[in-house]
Amino acid sequence: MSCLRPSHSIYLTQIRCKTVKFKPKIAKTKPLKTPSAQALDHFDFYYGPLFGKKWPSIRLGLLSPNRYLAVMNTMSRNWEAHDEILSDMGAKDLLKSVRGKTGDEIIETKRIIAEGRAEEKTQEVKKDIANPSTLSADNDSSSDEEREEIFRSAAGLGEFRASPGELSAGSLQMGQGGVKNSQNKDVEITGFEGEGVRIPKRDHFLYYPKNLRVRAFDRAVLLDFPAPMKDEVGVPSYWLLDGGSLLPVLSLGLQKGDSLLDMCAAPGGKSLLAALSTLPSKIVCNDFKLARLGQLKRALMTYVPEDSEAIDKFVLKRKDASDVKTWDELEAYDKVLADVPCSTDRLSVSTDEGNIFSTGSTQLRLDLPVLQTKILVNALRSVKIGGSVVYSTCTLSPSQNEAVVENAVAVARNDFAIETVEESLHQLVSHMTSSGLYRFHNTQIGALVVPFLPSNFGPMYICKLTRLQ
Ligand SMILES: C[S@@+](CC[C@H](N)C(=O)[O-])C[C@H]1O[C@@H](n2cnc3c(N)ncnc32)[C@H](O)[C@@H]1O
Repeated sequence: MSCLRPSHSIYLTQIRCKTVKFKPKIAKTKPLKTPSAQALDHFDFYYGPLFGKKWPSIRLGLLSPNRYLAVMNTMSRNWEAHDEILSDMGAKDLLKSVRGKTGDEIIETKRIIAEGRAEEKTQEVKKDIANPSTLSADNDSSSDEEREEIFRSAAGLGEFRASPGELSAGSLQMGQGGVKNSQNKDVEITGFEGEGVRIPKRDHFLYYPKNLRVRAFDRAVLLDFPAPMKDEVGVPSYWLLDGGSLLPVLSLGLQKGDSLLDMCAAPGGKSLLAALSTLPSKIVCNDFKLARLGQLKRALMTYVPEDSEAIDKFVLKRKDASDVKTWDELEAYDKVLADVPCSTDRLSVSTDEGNIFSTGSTQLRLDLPVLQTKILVNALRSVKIGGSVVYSTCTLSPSQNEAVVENAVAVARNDFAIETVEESLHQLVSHMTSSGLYRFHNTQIGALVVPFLPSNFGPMYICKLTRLQ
């Protein structure tokens, strides 16, 4: 009996021996965390202090599936029938509800007031440009310390790769040593160019394209859109898009006959949205990666019928939008969209494959702000005087958002004599907030859509700059 049932004390001894003997060994070279877990740690560390009490809600949104809008493909033959089906399901026409019952007359009055104020500001800025010693820092009510905290916090500089070159004191100051060089030269981005830069901001009125039809379920409605339906020639009557992705295209403020350059266009969601507005007469889609250009071509072939007018508007290019030396699309477009590669925060916390937080991608990640700054500098060079650039990312990181805008504006000014003014996105932010579907976080420059559970869009950062000179 005693052989079959050893005493209690023997059991304990065996267990104790076992734990010591078979202590699991962990290879030192093996990363302890998956890239998505690393991304989440990184965000907790940097975004926690930045967003404060809002961070748990944003974090929860980021970790939950995002919500979509249905973009009606008005180039498909059956779109109206399918639009009705979505309407019957309770999905509302987002842009119509944002416009509300405001009549054309009232909209026109609002536009005149906003543009009058913008014109006053523009004259002020032009005076400052002509006489830099009087440079005003009026639109900035926050103290230097506050700005320092926001833009140069650990979430800013800590992510910025230091320049391998040396910095002179002069190169750190705006307007000094500002030799206006020729167009075809390289620039070295240090990450400090924007230090002390004040970007003037003016009122801005945006028309939402009347031909764009976007359907959305109300906040907290848990219904999903059915899979997109096709017409008899196989063209889908809508596609699904994260709600954040609509805003860069709305911010462009497209007008009839505009020429548009989409600098980082693949897989093509925003170019297609621009085409659906029917406003641009030309849409140049550029992407440097061949495989991504392939995706873009497939998207165009899928959603744009062969016999539609829109197909002739598209021009595809494969250029390195970050190469300042060879970039040759100069002063050629009315509108430019720079929807740059970024740390794609939502993707980074949800998937390990191709994750930019993997150990092998560390350098790529740290190099992002430099790449983004160069792309934005080239965007500002591509737009005509009087035309506008929209810069957008899908990250919450200030070092890839506001800091990039500040640095690019400074480089464009110092190296290419380009002067810019920021267009306030206040109207868009207030309209989208009132729809109940979008939540924004206050930023000094541009606008930032933050995820939140009841209507989980974004992240999406947008900033609109108009070239004055
Ligand atoms: C955020 S995605 C663009 C998404 C696209 N705008 C859309 O709405 O479907 C960024 C794109 O930038 C492209 N890209 C990365 N580096 C680039 C470069 N140096 N020049 C041009 N495109 C680049 C990538 O291939 C990728 O397709």
